[in-house]
Amino acid sequence: MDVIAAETAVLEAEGLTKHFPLPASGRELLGGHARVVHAVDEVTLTLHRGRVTALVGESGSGKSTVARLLAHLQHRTDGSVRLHGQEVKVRGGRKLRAYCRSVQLIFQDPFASLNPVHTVRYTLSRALRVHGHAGRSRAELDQALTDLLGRVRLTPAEQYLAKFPHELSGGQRQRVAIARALAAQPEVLLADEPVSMLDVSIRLGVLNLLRDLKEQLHLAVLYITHDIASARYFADETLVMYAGRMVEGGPSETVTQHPAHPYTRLLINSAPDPERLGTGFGEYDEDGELTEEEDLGEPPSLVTPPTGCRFHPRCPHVMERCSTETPPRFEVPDPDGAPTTQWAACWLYANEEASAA
Ligand SMILES: Nc1ncnc2c1ncn2[C@@H]1O[C@H](COP(=O)(O)OP(=O)(O)OP(=O)(O)O)[C@@H](O)[C@H]1O
Repeated sequence: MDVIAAETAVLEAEGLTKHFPLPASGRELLGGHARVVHAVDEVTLTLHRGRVTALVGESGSGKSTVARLLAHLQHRTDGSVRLHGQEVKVRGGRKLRAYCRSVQLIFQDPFASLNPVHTVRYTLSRALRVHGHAGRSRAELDQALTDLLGRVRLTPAEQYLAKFPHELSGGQRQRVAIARALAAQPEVLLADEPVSMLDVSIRLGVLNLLRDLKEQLHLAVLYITHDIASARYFADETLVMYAGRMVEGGPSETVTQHPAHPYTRLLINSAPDPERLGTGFGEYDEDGELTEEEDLGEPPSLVTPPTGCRFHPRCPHVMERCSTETPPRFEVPDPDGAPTTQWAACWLYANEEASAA
């Protein structure tokens, strides 16, 4: 079947790693041991044209850092990033600028990401000019602005162009932020929790908009969320992160309905109502956080992460090797023997793969 692999790979990351140095104490300086936060370790992923890939995990699991590394807002410690097979260097001059046009990031908080002193017209005109899509006349610029606002369904455009961010609703602001990203005519959208700060009632509209854009413009979308239920609804493929490492991946339907990794199972059981995975979204409290039914427990320290599998101290299926050896990705066999693209970085599947081989 491999529908996912049949799609064109646009953006690929391999072994992506980010360690943030911590201020060293005197003794550490003398001993030459600087401590680091292992925010992201050896993350490998591929984004495909016309597909949404969800990156799911608890707060602090490293999702936003992955997005920032892919957007080149932060330098990676290790690993490589390729756009259409071409490696993108950290200091890449013209090539890096072209990459940054192709790979656009949408932030969680549209209010913070839009300059409050600028109108929608100014914000979008500037983005069009920066990326060379403003046309050669006022009429062409106006047409480009109308097209952009039409794409994000803010119509008629004249009703929005003169507005400042504070005069728009949260959903309208996020649509303007999306329009600004589209002004670059990108191939990849990195959407970091794009709806988690919006009212529950308007989240679906914004997700549907992103899905339509993916279909109309054949965008590759990375959808970062802590709500695995919305990943099932919105994403073609789902990847799960735990404590800086990727632990499971595959078609969203399979990962959410037949989770393989013990952590993914815990994540699903901790969602407010597992039945909701069938219908859409989890419940949120006043702070926009998912309310949890089953306690997820404390994530481990990322300064001294557990050896072997990082989930092993909390895993109900822990085996001896889990605390010493980091599990690679193992294919998760389909119960009916059908071809599958689901994988789990878990020693539970080591034997099954060996016996399948
Ligand atoms: N600039 C930084 N310096 C030091 N540590 C950092 C820095 N940025 C992030 N971290 C740490 O890296 C880890 C991963 O953070 P990240 O923001 O990527 O997680 P996340 O999964 O996106 O969480 P959230 O959903 O809360 O945004 C966290 O432990 C965080 O404290």
